[in-house]
Amino acid sequence: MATTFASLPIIDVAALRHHAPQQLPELSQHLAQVFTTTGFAYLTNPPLSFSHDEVFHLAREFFVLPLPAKMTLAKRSFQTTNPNVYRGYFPTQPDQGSDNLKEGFEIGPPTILPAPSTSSTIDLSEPNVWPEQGFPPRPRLEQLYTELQTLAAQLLSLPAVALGQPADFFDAYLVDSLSTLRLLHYPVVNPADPSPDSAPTDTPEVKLSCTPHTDSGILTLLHQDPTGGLEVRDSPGQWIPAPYIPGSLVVNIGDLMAKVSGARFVATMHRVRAPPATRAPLGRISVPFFFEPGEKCLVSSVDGTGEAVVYGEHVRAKMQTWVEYQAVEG
Ligand SMILES: O=C(O)CCC(=O)C(=O)O
Ligand SMILES: [Fe+2]
Repeated sequence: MATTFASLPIIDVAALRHHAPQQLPELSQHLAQVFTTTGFAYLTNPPLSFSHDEVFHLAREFFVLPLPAKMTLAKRSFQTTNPNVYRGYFPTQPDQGSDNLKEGFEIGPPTILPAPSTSSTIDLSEPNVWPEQGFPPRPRLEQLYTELQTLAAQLLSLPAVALGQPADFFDAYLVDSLSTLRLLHYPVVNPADPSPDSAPTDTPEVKLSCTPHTDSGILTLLHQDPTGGLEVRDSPGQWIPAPYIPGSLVVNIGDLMAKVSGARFVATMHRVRAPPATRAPLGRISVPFFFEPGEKCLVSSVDGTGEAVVYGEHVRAKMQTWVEYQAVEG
C-alpha cells in the first residue's frame, strides 16, 4: 500500500551514467525503499542521450500532422484497411467519455522477434509501422526505445537484490522483451463541454484526460512535458501532484512487478488532469515507456505466493476487456 506523502521522492541516478559501481548498493537501497512506499519517484540525471526538448519535439511534430496523415498509421480497429493491430496510431475517442481524451502512437521492439506460437489473431510481436518520411522519424524513435530499454534493465537489476534475488534475476524478463514506447497527446478540453458520465456533485469537478489506474506491467519510465497534470494517490486517498521537474523522468511500478515482489513493491494509482486552456492549442505531451517481458516469460512471485502467469497470456486476457480489440479477436 502506498504510504502518506506530500511529494514524490527524487532519486539521482547519475551513478548509472558514470558507471560508478561503488554507488550502486546505495542506489539499490534507495530504489527498493521507494518502490515499497510511494511506488513512484523522479529520476534525475538519467543516462539518456536525448534532451527533453528533443523527446517532446519528436512527439509534437507527429501530433500536429493532419488527421488523415496520422490515420495512415492507425491500428486496424480505427482504419480497417490497415494491417497493424497492436502497434501504431490511435486517435482520440470522444464517444468513450471526455475524461480519457488522448491520441497516441506506439512502437514495440526495433528488432524482429520470433513468430508467436499461439493461434490468437493478435500478434504481440507484430512489426512497427512508420511513415515513409517525416514524423515520427524511425531512427530517432528506435534509438530512444533502445536507450530506455537499457535503462529499465539497469534499474531492474538494483531492486532485485533487495528482493533477496541475484542481480541478474530479471535477465529472464529481457528475453524477447515486448516493451512499448508510447507518444501521447492530451488535447485541451473545452471547459464548456460537460463530461457525459459526470453526475451532479457539490465538489468542483476535476476534469481528467486519463482516468485513475495502475500500470499493468513491470516498470514505467515517463517523460512528461511542463504542462503538468499528473497526480499520484497516496494511501489515505489524496491526489498528490507530480509536476514537471526539468531533466527528470518519472519511474513507477506496475501490477506485475507488485506481484513479482510478493506485494512488497506497490503499483500506485495515478491519473492525469485535463490540460488547462492556457496550454492551448497543443495541450499535454507525455512519452511513457512500459518495460514488458517476453511473450513466454513466466512471471511468478519471489515468495511463492499467488499464481504464476505467462506474460503473453496475461496481456491477451487483459486485452479482452479493451474495447478497441474486441472486434479483432472475435
Ligand atoms: O501522461 C502521463 O503522464 C501518464 C500516462 C499514463 O499513466 C499511462 O499511459 O499509463
Ligand atoms: Fe499509467
